[in-house]
Amino acid sequence: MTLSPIHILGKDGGGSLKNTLSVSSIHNRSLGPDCISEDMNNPRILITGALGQLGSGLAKMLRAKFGPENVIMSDINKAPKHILEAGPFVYADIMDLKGLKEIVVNYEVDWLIHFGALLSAIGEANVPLAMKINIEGVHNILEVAKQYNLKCLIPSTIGAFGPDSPRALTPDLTIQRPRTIYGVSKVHAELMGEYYHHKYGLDFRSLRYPGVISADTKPGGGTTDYAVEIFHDAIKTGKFQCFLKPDTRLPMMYVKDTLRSTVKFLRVPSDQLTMRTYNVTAMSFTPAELAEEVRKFMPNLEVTYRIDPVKQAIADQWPQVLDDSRARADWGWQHQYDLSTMCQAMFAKLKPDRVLFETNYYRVY
Ligand SMILES: NC(=O)c1ccc[n+]([C@@H]2O[C@H](COP(=O)([O-])OP(=O)(O)OC[C@H]3O[C@@H](n4cnc5c(N)ncnc54)[C@H](O)[C@@H]3O)[C@@H](O)[C@H]2O)c1
Ligand SMILES: C[C@@H](O)[C@H](N)C(=O)O
Repeated sequence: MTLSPIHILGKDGGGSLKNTLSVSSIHNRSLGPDCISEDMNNPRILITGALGQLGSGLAKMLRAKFGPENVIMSDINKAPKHILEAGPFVYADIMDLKGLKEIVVNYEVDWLIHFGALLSAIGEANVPLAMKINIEGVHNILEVAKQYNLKCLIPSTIGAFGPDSPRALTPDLTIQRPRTIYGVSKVHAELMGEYYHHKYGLDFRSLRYPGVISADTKPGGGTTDYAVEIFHDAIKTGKFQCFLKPDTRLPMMYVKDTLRSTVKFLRVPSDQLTMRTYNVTAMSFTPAELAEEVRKFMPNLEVTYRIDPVKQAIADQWPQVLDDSRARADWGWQHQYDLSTMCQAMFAKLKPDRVLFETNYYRVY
């Protein structure tokens, strides 16, 4: 049988040899010399919504483990050159069930990591679209995963809790009555995934992430975005206007921890999991506490507060501190970054001249 090449690079229409992956080469699941061999299942992995805040970092981590050609990034947006050059990238709209099936079949996908979503603030601004993407889209993902027997990860969020949930040390199993479309859609995803697990044996997994802080990729319209914006604004202008009140405490995580938790969770044998949806977290802080930490690197940072009522109302319904003890007990989750080391890591990436590494501590010039 002759197998036609799948052109990965679309931008210049060229599809150079470097960026062209033939189906036959995809079928050859050899790992590069630096890759750890996962003999049990050297999986081929599809990531939807991979151009968002979390996707490219996860692809990088998974490619280091399983080989670049075994991790297929996808999105509805055009990918920048460095993404196209790093490994397979394809167009995939999660609303297109047939298109998803084609990718899964053509690339022999084993794991489906579903990152395509609308986040909390942007979801409130466009409820019909959020329902489409976060609810109908999830139905497509679960159907494909069931039909092709894929391991399927759909992340959830602290936004899956609501005003009736305990806010201090929110446990995995508690009241969940969120009042945002984002939260409602995430509870729906958790329950649908667990239903498919119990009814059809689908290996569904979900992690409830807190707000994620990253330097490389910007957040996509969430309530916790302020904790990323502060670094960019501080470096660019020396000023930061925060859309949440100074004492709004929320659970947070540095992106490296988020990605590590995801990879670790995906690799846990199914029978070791006592639940299908776990809380994971690393730290909790308020805007005032974050500003104080950022000032250790930029002492003259000016912070003002101009409250966004929609985002503040969302934050006021979310957990302040998440209890992730079950993830720690069941599959050994441990975070590495706290508020201080997260700030060091952010400045080291965004403005290395602000941090001087000297035998284990950082200092401001
Ligand atoms: N970033 C966080 O702080 C955070 C926290 C908790 C949970 N999560 C969850 O993690 C997942 C990934 O989040 P993220 O921060 O990378 O999101 P993001 O908003 O940065 O990226 C989402 C991506 O989905 C894509 N997308 C939108 N519509 C699509 C469609 N129809 N088909 C395919 N792709 C589409 C977008 O182009 C975008 O690249 C989401 O499920 C999110 O709810 C994120
Ligand atoms: C918390 C999380 O789901 C996302 N960062 C949001 O604020 O919407």
